Amino acid sequence: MAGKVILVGCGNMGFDMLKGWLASGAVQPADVLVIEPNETLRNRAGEQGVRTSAAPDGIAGESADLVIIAVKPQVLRDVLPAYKPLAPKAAFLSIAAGIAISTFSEILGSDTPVIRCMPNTPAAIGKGMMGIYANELVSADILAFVNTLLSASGEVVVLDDEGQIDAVTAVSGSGPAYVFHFIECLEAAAVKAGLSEKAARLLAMQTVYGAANLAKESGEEPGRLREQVTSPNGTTAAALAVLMGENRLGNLVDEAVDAARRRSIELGK
Ligand SMILES: NC(=O)C1=CN([C@@H]2O[C@H](COP(=O)(O)OP(=O)(O)OC[C@H]3O[C@@H](n4cnc5c(N)ncnc54)[C@H](O)[C@@H]3O)[C@@H](O)[C@H]2O)C=CC1
Ligand SMILES: O=C(O)[C@@H]1CCC=N1
Repeated sequence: MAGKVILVGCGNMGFDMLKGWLASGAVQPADVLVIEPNETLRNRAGEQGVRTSAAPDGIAGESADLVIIAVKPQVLRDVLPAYKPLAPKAAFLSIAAGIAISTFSEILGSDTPVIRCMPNTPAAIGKGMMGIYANELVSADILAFVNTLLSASGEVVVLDDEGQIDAVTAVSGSGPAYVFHFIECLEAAAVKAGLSEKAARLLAMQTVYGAANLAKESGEEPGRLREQVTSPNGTTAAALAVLMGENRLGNLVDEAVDAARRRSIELGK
């Protein structure tokens, strides 16, 4: 099915996803209404050819198949009641970190089809990672439509337990920030090692880009790819002794993911 969509909140993530849907033709601009109070961001969305509004005035008169909630978790409970007139006819898809389906059911009614989705910012270039979980009220048609929309932004994994969303948030939702920080660190180390800032940036970025692509496209185990770089007693072995000694990086990543997962759970309370 091709459906009508209302996107509530068109900031970083909402806009990144909107661009993907429109570019892929998964939805036509005329079938999208964006509600965004920030004038600059609303105009940016409008330039994509979609209808826009600063507030949900007259929302009850809209016919929507899917209402996508892309506001910050902290404001979601205040924003959502205005959309109750659209439920349960429309399904609701939320990308808000930590906000449980039960919160949607409480505000919109227990008969509302709700899908939680955790995307990430590489969705802006069609290389996102989306984890989704749907309650039992979501029809197969809507699920197929959601899958088409989200696939325009990257890969989609369907979860069988809502609690897994907190783990997805901690791994792939927040994950791009970990990788960007690694690029920053590699770049800083490259400058310290004597390279120009320009060269350092390119080396760090292209290394992460190339390694991620090789890992995805070769089908090899990441550990096997690591071994292929590591000559016995060579330079990589010297570096890995620092990173892997006492599972240093492993422990750090584990601690970071656990902190994000716990924060995701906390946000939902
Ligand atoms: N940025 C990221 O990497 C990711 C963010 N998320 C989730 O996406 C959601 C949005 O995050 P960002 O895009 O980063 O935040 P953002 O602040 O860039 O976007 C939120 C937008 O909501 C708008 N807004 C505020 N009140 C509104 C209202 N009453 N009606 C309609 N729009 C309203 C704001 O003007 C803003 O443009 C959050 O819930 C976050 O947890 C999920 C995955 C990744
Ligand atoms: O930092 C956050 O809370 C959001 C959710 C995942 C990425 N950004």
